Formats: sequence, structure tokens, C-alpha cells
Amino acid sequence: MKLFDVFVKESANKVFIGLVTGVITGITFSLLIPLVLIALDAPDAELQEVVPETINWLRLEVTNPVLAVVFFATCTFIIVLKTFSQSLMASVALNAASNLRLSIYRRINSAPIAQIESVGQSKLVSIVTGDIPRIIAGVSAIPDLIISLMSVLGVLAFMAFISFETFLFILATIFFGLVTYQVPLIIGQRHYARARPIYDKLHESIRGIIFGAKELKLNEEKRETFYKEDLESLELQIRKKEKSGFILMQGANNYGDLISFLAVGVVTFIISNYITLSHAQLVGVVMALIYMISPIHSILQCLPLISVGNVSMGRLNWLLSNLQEETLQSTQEKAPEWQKIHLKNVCYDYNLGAKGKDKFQLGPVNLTLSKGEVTFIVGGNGSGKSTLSKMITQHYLPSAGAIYFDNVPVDDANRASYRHTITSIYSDYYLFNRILGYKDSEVDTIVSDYLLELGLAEKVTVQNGHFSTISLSDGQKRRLALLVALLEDRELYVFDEWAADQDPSFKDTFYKHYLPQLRDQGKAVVVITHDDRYFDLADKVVWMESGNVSRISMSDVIKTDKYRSEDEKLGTA
Ligand SMILES: Nc1ncnc2c1ncn2[C@@H]1O[C@H](COP(=O)(O)OP(=O)(O)OP(=O)(O)O)[C@@H](O)[C@H]1O
Repeated sequence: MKLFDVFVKESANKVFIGLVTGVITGITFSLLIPLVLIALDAPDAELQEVVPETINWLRLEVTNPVLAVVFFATCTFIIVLKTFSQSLMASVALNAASNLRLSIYRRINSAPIAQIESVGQSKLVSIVTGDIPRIIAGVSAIPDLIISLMSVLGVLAFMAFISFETFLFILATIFFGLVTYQVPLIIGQRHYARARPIYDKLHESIRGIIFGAKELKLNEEKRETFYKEDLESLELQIRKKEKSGFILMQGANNYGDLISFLAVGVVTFIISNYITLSHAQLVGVVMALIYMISPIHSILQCLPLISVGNVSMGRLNWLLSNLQEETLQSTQEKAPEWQKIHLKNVCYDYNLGAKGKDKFQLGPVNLTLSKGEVTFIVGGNGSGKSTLSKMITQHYLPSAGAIYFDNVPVDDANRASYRHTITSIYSDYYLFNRILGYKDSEVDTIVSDYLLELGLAEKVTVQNGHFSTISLSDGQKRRLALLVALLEDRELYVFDEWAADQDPSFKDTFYKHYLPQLRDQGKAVVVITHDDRYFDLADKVVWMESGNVSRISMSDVIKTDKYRSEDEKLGTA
């Protein structure tokens, strides 16, 4: 997609009307010049007989009143028409810009999690906050460019009318000016374009300085190294590239501003030696050229914006091709009732095609999860617990094998419906400051009860579904996330190390109260945990090792193991 397509696709009709009115404005503008020339030079003899040459109007002496009225009426007409044309084009540009932003939000919203993770947060943020505004600026410059182009075309038409040969000379001069203007402009833009990938790295470093502030604060050497190598050096690279880009572009702009005068010089000093022009014709051409300074200046102002916008458009196109929409069917349909989830030879590959230590393959995993059952997934760091759970919650799609809800395989046609039966709290969960999907105060009472139950009532209140604050401790935030999950009342619950930062008493409450409660309500519950003290509370424990399920223990075995190990401890005591 090109920048201009974004603009035209928004409303081709309006763009066409804007173009036509732009042309009329340009041509009308050119008509002012002969009017002035006539008034200055050769008042019409017949006109003089009918109308006195000078009249008194509001104590002002007005020469050639008929021409004066025509002149000011034309000026008013131009102002009205130009404003109309600009407003029309600007409204198309603003709509295009806003719709573009909305489509990006929608695309991110509907992209598969794996693709969002693979693009990376920094690049995503850099494109949304850096490139989109540049694209918007580029799109917004298109109307000005078009209207100014039309004005220039109108004036050129007027010149062709005065003297076609002169017009050809001027056209050649302007063409030469515009071509030579492009050289520094293109080099300048290259410098800007080279700065963009450095911005991506800088965004990552900025995240480091904000989110790693605590770590850096405690180690002067680390802080200095990070500052120098990851911030200062990138800033210096960006500064260098942008400075040279700016100087070249500024030089190009100044040169561009003089293109019209260049033409004036050519007409005054050169063309007059080759083509015979009357004094009136010469004055007319020079006036027209001087008038062209403003639209040419505007064109040259717009061109860099449009071209920088095009660079950003390239990055956006890259993002769009790497962030595809999931081909899911509408979520309106309710998923069929289910009792069990079966994972059959399910595999997942990060970095498909990668080799060696970059490659992690999960599976093939065979596993059954049941409603009314609490399943713990346990294992060492990096063994694949979260990856497995993200497949269970339908965030990652298996690269091989299939997941069945009872006997129904999950596919694009029903995935959205099954997702509606699932809720999860991952370790990188995001806590919204309100309860989404509920209207007004209908949830306030039930949320207030939960806040009391979760020990948060003194910290947080709720009004019309909005939490009074989410500036809470890590453990408290997780309790609020648990509240939201409980409120959703889904059929499958997945908790990824939810209890990791809870105090001992609440950890106990989670394992001994909430998990059994969810099981008694007939929910399927999956808990990723390292809390081996509570393993015996699970109905099933799935042990992961290097991306594979190494063992599945049922509750009676876990309990026997636990008592055996406690006996052993007592025996050795
Ligand atoms: N977004 C990702 N892109 C590429 N590889 C990834 C990604 N996320 C995880 N991995 C790799 O997959 C492997 C398993 O990660 P996973 O998060 O599933 O482990 P885990 O058992 O949950 O670990 P932990 O107990 O530390 O949370 C790791 O080796 C990791 O490097």
C-alpha cells in the first residue's frame, strides 16, 4: 500500500471534487494577473465612456471601479473556493489518517499472539508511536500538494496563453530546478531512513532504562555501561544521521524556494534576448512567476513530508505482512458443551527453521484435561510449561497434532468459540483498570464482595466497573486479576505461577480454597507451579522436561509419594 492509495481509497469522489475545485482556483488566480495588467496599463476606452474612471466610495478614491469590483469579487471567489477545496481534501486526509490508525489497532488486536511476540514489543511501539504519525503527516500533506500543484498548473496555463515559447522555456527551467532539487532531498531522506532501525534499538534501550531502573540503580558500573553503550551510542548515531539528513533537506528546501526566482532570472536576462515579448507580456510573466513562489514553496514543503511518510509506510507494510489477521469465524456461535480436552501428539516450534540453541520444540504431547479436575503442570525453567499452556488456551496453534474438545478438533471455524470458554492469568498478564464487558454498576456489588474476600477491600473500591486504583503491590495486582478471572465464570481456568508472589497465608487460600472451589463448580483447572508443598492437592501432576511430558502422576500416587518422602525425612531425623 502506498501513501497516496491511503488517501484516494478513503473517498475517490471527494478527492475528485477537491481536484476540480483546486484547478478552478488555480486558473481563477491566474485571471487576477491580466485584470491587474489591464487596470494598470490600458483602461478600456469604451468602459471609460460609460463609467467614470475614478469614483468616490466610502471617502476612498477608486480607479476603474468595474475592474475593481471584478477583481475583489474574484478574490472572494478564490478564498471561498480554495477554503472549500482545502476543507474537503483535509477532511479526506483526516478520515484516512484516523481510519489507518483504527485499522492498525484492529490488526494488532486480531493478530496471533505468536506473531506479536515475534515482531517484538519495541518494534511494535516504535511503529505505532513513530511511523504512524509520520504517515499521518504525509497523508495530511497530500491535499496541500494537490492544491498547490493545481495553482501552479493554472498559472502555467496562463503563461502558455501569453507566450507559448516563453512557457516552454519556463517549464524547462522549473523542471531542471525540480530535478536538481531531488538530489539532496533523496540523499537526505536516505539518512533519515537509516536512522529508523536505530530508533527500534533505542526503544528497547529506553525500556531497559525504565523497567531496569532498580537493577541499574544498585550498580554504578552497570548503569554507566548501559548508558554509554545502549543509549548514548545509539543517540549519537541517530543524531549524526538526522543532522546530515536535516542539513541536506534544508539546503534542498532553500534551493527549492528560489526555483521561481530562477525562472524570473531566466525570463529577464536570457529569454528576452531570444523571444520578443511586449512590456505587458513580460510584466505578466514575471507577475505569474512571483505568484508561483507560494504554491511552489508549499509543494516543496509537502514533498519531504510525503516522502518521509512513504519510508514509514514501508515499515508499516512490513508490519502488516508480519502481523496477519487470524482467519477465525465469528465468535457469535456458542461452543458445544464439552467435558474433556485432549491434546493428541501436539507440537510447537518457536523460530521455525532456526537451528541449535535458538530452536525449541515442544512435544509431541499427549494429555487429557477434564472438567472437575485440577491439573498441575510442573518442571524446571524452560521445560515448556508456559508454551504448553498457551496451546491449551488457544493462544498458540500447534505446529503438528491437534487439540480436541471432547471429540471436536479445534480449527479456525470454532477456535474463537472455544476461546470464549477459557480464562487465563499468565505471568506477563495485563491488568486493565476496569472490568471490560460489563455495563455500569451491574457488577459493583459482586466485585465488592470479591474485594473483601481477596483482602483488597481496604485498598480498592469499584464504581461502575472501574477500580479506584491499580497502583498496588505485585501480589495485590494478581489478586485483582484473579477477581476478574473469577468474575468471567469460564469453563477452563489456566494459572501460570499465579501464587508465586503471594504471602504464605494467601498462597494457602489459593491452593486450598479457590482451586477446590473451581473444581467443585465443575471447571477444568490448569495450574503451572513450582510450589511442591501443594502438589498433593492436584488431581493430576504433569511433569515437563525439555519440551516433553516426562511423567503424569495421579493424585493417589502423589499423596503416597508425599507421605513416603515425609516418612523418609522423619526416619533420617
Ligand atoms: N516468544 C518466544 N520466542 C522464542 N522462544 C521462546 C519464546 N518463549 C519461550 N521460548 C523458549 O521456549 C522454551 C520454553 O519456554 P517456556 O516459557 O514454555 O518455559 P517454562 O517451563 O514455562 O519456564 P519457566 O518455569 O521459566 O516459566 C525456552 O527455552 C524459551 O527459550
